[in-house]
Amino acid sequence: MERRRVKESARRRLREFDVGDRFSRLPLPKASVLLPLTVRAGKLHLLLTVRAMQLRRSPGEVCFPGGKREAIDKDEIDTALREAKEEVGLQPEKVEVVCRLVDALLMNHVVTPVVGFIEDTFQATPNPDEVSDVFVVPLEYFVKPSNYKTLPYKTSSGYSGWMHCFIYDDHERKMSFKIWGLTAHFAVFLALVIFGKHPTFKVEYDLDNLISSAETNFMNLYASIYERKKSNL
Ligand SMILES: CCCC(=O)SCCNC(=O)CCNC(=O)[C@H](O)C(C)(C)COP(=O)(O)OP(=O)(O)OC[C@H]1O[C@@H](n2cnc3c(N)ncnc32)[C@H](O)[C@@H]1OP(=O)(O)O
Ligand SMILES: [Mg+2]
Repeated sequence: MERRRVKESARRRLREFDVGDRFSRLPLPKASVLLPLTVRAGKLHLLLTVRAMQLRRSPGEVCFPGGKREAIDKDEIDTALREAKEEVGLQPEKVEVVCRLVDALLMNHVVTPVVGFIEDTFQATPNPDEVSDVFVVPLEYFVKPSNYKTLPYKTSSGYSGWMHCFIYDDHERKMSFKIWGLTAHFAVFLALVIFGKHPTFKVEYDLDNLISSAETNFMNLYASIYERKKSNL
């Protein structure tokens, strides 16, 4: 019963923030990630992966299941579900897709976060070519962390900013995970959407106008990169 209530309240909040295909036609290569929500001990948790060390990009980093769009994908949701199946053995029909949140930019790709509920009993089967580990984190950790810092960054095109960095100690498994950059950005936004409360650290949004400020941030970043690309042609 509690489980149903937790999911229903999250579902309602998420639907208010669904951007649908609003950003689908931006002329950049596409990638998608799945933000898989599951209820454990009455609380929402997010499932995350650790990238295999032999991958060319971001080896060993914490990431959501996801990847680049392929010609067979009909939309961003298809990409996220196909990649989640390839990487952690999640069957697409076992995911209740709820919404797409505001995109982000990474490595010249527009990355779409697709949010979906997965079964609470889901047992991942990581594909060792791409994923070395899978773990879950309580969603609340991304608004009330016990180990958090900000990290500065600068892209090769000269854009500079800062990013969130969480260290999550999984006491059961006696392991620590560093969750930062794009992955942390999506996890924080998801937690803000669902809990609707102020986090214990500074964020880049106007919390009274979360959706419009997230869209403005994205479009400003997109314009700064895309205008630069056009002027280099
Ligand atoms: C300014 C902020 C900077 C940051 O945020 S970095 C900080 C922390 N890191 C992060 O947050 C991770 C962010 N990255 C991502 O989420 C993902 O890279 C992103 C953008 C969704 C793209 O997804 P990827 O997983 O890189 O793409 P993908 O899954 O399509 O492919 C990954 C590589 O795997 C390869 N691959 C695919 N299927 C395979 C197979 N069956 N066997 C072996 N290799 C396979 C595929 O070719 C790709 O390799 P490559 O990258 O093209 O060299
Ligand atoms: Mg991937």
